[in-house]
Amino acid sequence: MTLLAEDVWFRYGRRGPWVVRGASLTVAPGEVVGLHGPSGAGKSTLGRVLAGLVRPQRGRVEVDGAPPRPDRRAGRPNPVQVVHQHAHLAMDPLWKVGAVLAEAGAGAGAVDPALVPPELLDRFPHEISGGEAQRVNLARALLAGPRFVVADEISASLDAITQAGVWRLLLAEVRARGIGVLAISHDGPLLEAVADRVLDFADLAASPDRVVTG
Ligand SMILES: Nc1ncnc2c1ncn2[C@@H]1O[C@H](COP(=O)(O)OP(=O)(O)OP(=O)(O)O)[C@@H](O)[C@H]1O
Repeated sequence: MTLLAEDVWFRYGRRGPWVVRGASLTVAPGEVVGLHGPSGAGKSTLGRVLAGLVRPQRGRVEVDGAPPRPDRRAGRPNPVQVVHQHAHLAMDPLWKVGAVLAEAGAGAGAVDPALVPPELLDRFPHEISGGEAQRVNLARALLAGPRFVVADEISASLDAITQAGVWRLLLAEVRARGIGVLAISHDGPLLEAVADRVLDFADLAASPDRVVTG
C-alpha cells in the first residue's frame, strides 16, 4: 500500500496561478518522507491534495490504487490523516481533551499515555500547552487508524525541546504501526533529522516545456 501522487496540478479557482505544477511522489508504508520548501511555495496545498481534501485539476492521487477518502458506509476514516501546525485551532474550545479523543474513537487504554497523559483528559484546550495540544492532535489522527499521516509544520510553533519530544513520540508510533509520513516543513535541518529522505518542493515541479497554460 503506497501513497502516490502522479503529475499532480492544482490551482485555487479557475484562473488562479498553478500552485502545484506536475508534482509526483510516493510514500511507502513506514517511510518518513520530508517535503521542504519556502513559505508560500505550495507544500500545504500538495499535502491537502494528497489527503484527498481537495481534488487536483490534473493528475492522480491514490492509496493502493484508490483515491484517499473516507468510506462512510463502512465507517472507515480517510486512510490519509492530516495534522496541522496550529494545534489549538484544530480543537473545539468547548470540548475537553477526553471528549475530543472519545469522539475520535478512543476507548479505555486506546491512547498511549506517553502521547496524552491521563491528567490532560479532563482539561479544556486552553488549559493545555501548545506541545500537549499537538500531541492530542497526533493521538486523534492515529485513532483513525491511518495508513499515512501528512504532518504539516506540526512543530513549527514549539520550542526545540518540545519539538523533539513531539517528533520522538510520532516517529515511535508510526514506526511501530508501519504508517507512512509526509513531513512538511521549511526547516531543512529538522527534516534531515526526522525523515528517511527529503524532497525539495521546487524539484517536484514539471520542467518548463511541460508547463500547462490557460
Ligand atoms: N484557499 C486558498 N485560496 C486561494 N489561494 C490559496 C489558498 N490556500 C493557499 N493559497 C495560496 O497558495 C499558495 C501556496 O500556499 P501553501 O499554504 O500551500 O504554501 P506553503 O508552502 O504550505 O506555505 P507555508 O509554509 O507558509 O504554510 C500561496 O500563494 C497561498 O496564498
